[in-house]
Amino acid sequence: MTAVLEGRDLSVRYGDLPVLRDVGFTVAPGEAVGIVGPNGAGKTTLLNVLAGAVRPTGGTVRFDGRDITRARPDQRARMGIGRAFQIPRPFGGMTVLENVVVAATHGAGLRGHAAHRRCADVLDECGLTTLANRRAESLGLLHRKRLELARCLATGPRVVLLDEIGGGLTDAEAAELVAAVRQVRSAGTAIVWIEHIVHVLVQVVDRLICMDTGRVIADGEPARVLGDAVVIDAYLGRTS
Ligand SMILES: Nc1ncnc2c1ncn2[C@@H]1O[C@H](COP(=O)(O)OP(=O)(O)OP(=O)(O)O)[C@@H](O)[C@H]1O
Repeated sequence: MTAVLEGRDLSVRYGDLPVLRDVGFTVAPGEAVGIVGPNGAGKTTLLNVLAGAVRPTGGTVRFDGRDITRARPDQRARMGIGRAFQIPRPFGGMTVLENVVVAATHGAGLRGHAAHRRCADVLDECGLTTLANRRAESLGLLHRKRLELARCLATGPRVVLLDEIGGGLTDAEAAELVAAVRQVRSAGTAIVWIEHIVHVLVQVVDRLICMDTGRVIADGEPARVLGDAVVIDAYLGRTS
């Protein structure tokens, strides 16, 4: 099966500092992949390269088998690569609905009935329908995270890139977020999720990748990766 999103031999250097070193990465259609690793391992840089925010110094990015290495982030969003950030950045003065409409129209190029239908579906999926007319700036953290996910989904992605969206949530809120991400997943959207809260991540993902110093050091079934001595030494040992 062709990967929906694939990175081959990806390298990024900042001056003399190699941040990604020949990273290979794939996510299959509908698959959920988690990425873990210590601070500075290169996880966000990898997501930036996949989303088009950082141009790699070497290697290629493919979407549906097509080389998109030189495509801009907005072009990738329209192709079907959505992204949600660790710190939600909604338009604070706009309502929840208006924020989602902006994503559906500007991000996905939808108009009229199609845009409204998409927004209604996404608000429902993210449990935000009853908050549609609330100003984004008045939302609490969990609802701002839900809105961040909704804005990402409003672009109609085939793969979503989630960067530490669980940070700062209570256990109960994280459980709600897991339910929302699971629902995204069950709709057939592939997920790439960076998360330090490993017990949250493993409730959703099929596969886990561990990075350290710009390299992939393990990639496979979550329980096997978490039991890998190299992963324990590089990452888990430091967090416990
Ligand atoms: N724009 C930049 N210029 C210079 N160095 C950078 C830049 N962006 C990231 N780095 C460096 O690249 C390395 C990898 O950073 P990155 O944010 O990708 O790691 P990470 O695994 O996501 O870490 P964290 O878990 O702390 O978010 C770090 O050493 C970081 O300081």
